[in-house]
Amino acid sequence: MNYADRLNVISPESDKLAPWSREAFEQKLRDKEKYYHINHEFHVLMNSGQLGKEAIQGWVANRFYYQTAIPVKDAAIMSNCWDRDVRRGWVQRILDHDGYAGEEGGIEAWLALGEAVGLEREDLISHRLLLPGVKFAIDAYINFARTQPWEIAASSSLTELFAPTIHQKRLNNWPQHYQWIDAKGYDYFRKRLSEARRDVEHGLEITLDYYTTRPQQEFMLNVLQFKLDVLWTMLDCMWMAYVADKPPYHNVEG
Ligand SMILES: O=C(O)c1cc(C(=O)O)c2c(n1)C(=O)C(=O)c1cc(C(=O)O)[nH]c1-2
Repeated sequence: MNYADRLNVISPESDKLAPWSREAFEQKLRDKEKYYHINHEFHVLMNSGQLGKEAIQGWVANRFYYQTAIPVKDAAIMSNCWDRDVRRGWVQRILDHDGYAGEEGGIEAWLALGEAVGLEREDLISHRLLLPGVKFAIDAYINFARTQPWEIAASSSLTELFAPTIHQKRLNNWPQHYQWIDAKGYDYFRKRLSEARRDVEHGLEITLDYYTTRPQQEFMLNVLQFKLDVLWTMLDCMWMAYVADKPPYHNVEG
């Protein structure tokens, strides 16, 4: 066994064990919440009003790469999927972010968040503030979606199980902590409350149908952990740059 491939690290006797019921399997997925990036120190500081303007701006600018990557990732999933009914549902995710006539979409809403925290649209679009480690983590997620069977890639979106809570907390806490942020910037978080719940319903249905044996179910827990690692690693990079004030090459002279 190649332990560098963490996806395949499952318990040795799992093929002799009965599969978890749908309910028990779903609960195992939900139990992963403790690893969600809501618990990362960067996020804890951000949500309790302890970050300065530069750190908030850094987070918004770095997360913009995630926002632009999500539709590319979803298009990669669809490019591997020959099931018309699934594509009809999944394509909505791309429209949510890219927008369509009459609905500007999530990327535009994130650009408005950028303006609300004092950044120019071009600061985000140029990715000039994007940290290399954040880019590496997000590119790993896109690459995962391109190379895995569509059901597995689809199931990796299920960190969204935990996303409505994180968006709601920002809506509750940021206006009081960061009064300098223009309230117009909060539309993105509001939009995601319902969109994430709908995504989760569809993603869960695919996941609970697809992973039916115990080894497959254990594999899926590793898939979810991979995605949690992507989100956590993004914040590790931002913590180094904006909290410890040690961005890449901070100690290199000239
Ligand atoms: O702000 C967040 O904490 C957060 C987390 C996640 C997530 O759990 O991946 C997503 C989002 N937001 C989000 O806005 C979003 O559109 C989204 C799509 C996906 C995905 O994996 O397909 N995750 C997330």
